[in-house]
Amino acid sequence: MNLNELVQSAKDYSQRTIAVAVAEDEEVLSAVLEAVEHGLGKFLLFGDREKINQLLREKGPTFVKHDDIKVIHSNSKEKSAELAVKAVHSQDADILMKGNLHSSTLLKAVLNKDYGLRTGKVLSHIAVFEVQGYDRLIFVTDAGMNISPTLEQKVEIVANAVSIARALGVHMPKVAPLAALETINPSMSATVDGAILTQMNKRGQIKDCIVDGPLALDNAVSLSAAKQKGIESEVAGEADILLVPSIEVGNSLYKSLIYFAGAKVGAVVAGAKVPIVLTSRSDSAESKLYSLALAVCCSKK
Ligand SMILES: CCCC(=O)SCCNC(=O)CCNC(=O)[C@H](O)C(C)(C)COP(=O)(O)OP(=O)(O)OC[C@H]1O[C@@H](n2cnc3c(N)ncnc32)[C@H](O)[C@@H]1OP(=O)(O)O
Repeated sequence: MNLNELVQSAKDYSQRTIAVAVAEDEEVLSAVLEAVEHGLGKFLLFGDREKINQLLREKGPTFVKHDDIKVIHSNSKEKSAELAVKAVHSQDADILMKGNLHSSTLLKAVLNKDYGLRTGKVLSHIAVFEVQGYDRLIFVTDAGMNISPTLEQKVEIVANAVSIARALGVHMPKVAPLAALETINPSMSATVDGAILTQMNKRGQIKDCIVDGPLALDNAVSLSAAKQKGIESEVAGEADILLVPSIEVGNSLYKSLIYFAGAKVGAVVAGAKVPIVLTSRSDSAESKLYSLALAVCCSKK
């Protein structure tokens, strides 16, 4: 499957309602309108009503009074995030989407104890990339939420990524815990965690996937690099999921794939009551549309 096919398959799902926090943004609204045209869902747009309507008018007068679009005014980005999260909490919406605000502002509302979207699980960010020359979609986690995950959190981050990969038809995803090298160096915690996760997988403590690590990025995605280093592994050269040790590694990998490799991306946060579309504010309308399609395909209704 590629990301355009993902948009096509999202059309087969029943219509979802998507609550967008701080919708006053050109790229966000372009993605929303494309999603409406593809029949992917109905939208509750939270934010500055005047700015949203102005942007909608510029895109086409029919969108201002479109049946599938409702604008709800709020005076600040924080309030907009709160109202969008509350709309999901009260089941008026099935998916939450980040608009023109910092990820941390939205995520703090998501984690709010009274009206947030916690489930008791770790919430984590999963980005799905289509990279030219790589024979499969590649999932990178966590580039956007967990700053420096512990081993226990990594176990849950892997489980979230596996559930997304399986929803996209990858039934036994291959997981590479990334590090700077493929052997254990006790001074590098990413190598130690990678080895423990591998053993936990072998003992059935991490299910529905094959984990093998630590692996450096070259060995995870290139069979010839792995052969060159004499690495025998079911995952080497064929990784579906790249588990990164920190948000800095993940975020840099995410942005390198886009800016240096021209990759296409869709991204969500999983582990909450509903999928949360969480892309970078600088990401294109196209990647926001892919993220919406991903959220639709992963949401339950
Ligand atoms: C990749 C493309 C998109 C981007 O570029 S995103 C840009 C980079 N990302 C970011 O800036 C967000 C990075 N993360 C953060 O800022 C913070 O971790 C985040 C998510 C806002 C949470 O911060 P705080 O509210 O300060 O969290 P805290 O550690 O004090 O914990 C408060 C309560 O929330 C819980 N919590 C925090 N992270 C969680 C998680 N991942 N899953 C489940 N629960 C989580 C935490 O356990 C705590 O709970 P309790 O109050 O003790 O019950």
